[in-house]
Amino acid sequence: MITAKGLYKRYRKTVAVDHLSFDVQPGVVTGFLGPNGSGKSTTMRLMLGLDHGEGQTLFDGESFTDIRRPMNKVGTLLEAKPFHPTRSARNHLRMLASANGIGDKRVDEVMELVGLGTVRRKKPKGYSLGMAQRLGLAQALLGDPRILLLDEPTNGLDPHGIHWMRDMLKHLASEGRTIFVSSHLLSEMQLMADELVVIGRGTMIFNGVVDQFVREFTQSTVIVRSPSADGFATALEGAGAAVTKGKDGELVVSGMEIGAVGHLAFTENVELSELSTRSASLEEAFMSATGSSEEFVAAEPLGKTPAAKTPATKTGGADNA
Ligand SMILES: Nc1ncnc2c1ncn2[C@@H]1O[C@H](COP(=O)(O)OP(=O)(O)OP(=O)(O)O)[C@@H](O)[C@H]1O
Repeated sequence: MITAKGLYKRYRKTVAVDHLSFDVQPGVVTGFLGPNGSGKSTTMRLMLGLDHGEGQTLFDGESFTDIRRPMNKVGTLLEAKPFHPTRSARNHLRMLASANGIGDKRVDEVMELVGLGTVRRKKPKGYSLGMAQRLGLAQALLGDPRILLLDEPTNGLDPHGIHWMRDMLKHLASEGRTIFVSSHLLSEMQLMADELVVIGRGTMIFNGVVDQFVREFTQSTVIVRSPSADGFATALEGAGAAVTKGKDGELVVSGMEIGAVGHLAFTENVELSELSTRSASLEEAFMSATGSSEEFVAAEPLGKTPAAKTPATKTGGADNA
């Protein structure tokens, strides 16, 4: 388990991380999300004591700098490529392994595990970004740690690689490990993460389970198909719902629960061929939650009016003190 308390970092006038506190539970994948420049990398560096700042992070009760053999407890993958330019990938890992009391057998094991077994004698400088990410994960796994802290591990991976990384992290979490992972790929995060820490401008926006985040920051809609769609749309609006026409004439209903829509169809004697709920995506929730905390806001494309944005003030779950 990771417990972060009161993390704070200022660069001259910029407060990069503003008193962040959160817990990361074992046995699940916890995603770390935030717009560009919101402070994710700075938070991760603070957690590992790589940046000077305030606050405390405990990894299963110990701060990173107090752990005697950190690789055996906390595996890390940060954005920069930390590889020796001329050593082979295998020798790079062997060197790290021997400094941490880890045998060569484990080096070959992790290289196989991340799919680099056949290129282990190549130099990392000849690796693609995706291969370098795999090597970074191999390095993080070297000491078989119970905790993993990964900054953008899917960066540079192709769709197969992303799929592989997702399965790998879910598998590692299922073994009871604590996995804290940042990513820009929201659709990927929706498939991979069970819990989320979402920040904007260095402050906490949400800490809790993914479904709760999507529910809190978006509205799910009810989809209706009916041979009498037009008449039923009028009845729905009369009952206070907002109705738009979707593709193939479906009615997209918001502001009314699915049960109430079904009941109205029954009382109006309207035949329905579909009645279902459509949940919003993590991306929609992220846009709604972080809209007002984006640091870099581009102009809207010509002909588009800016969408209304929900103020990002809600938090759910863990303390935010
Ligand atoms: N070395 C630095 N000197 C000055 N300001 C910095 C430095 N590093 C980060 N910052 C600022 O701190 C804030 C947080 O940056 P950080 O890189 O932690 O965000 P991030 O969420 O990881 O961004 P991204 O998603 O774009 O990687 C930003 O405003 C950034 O400009």
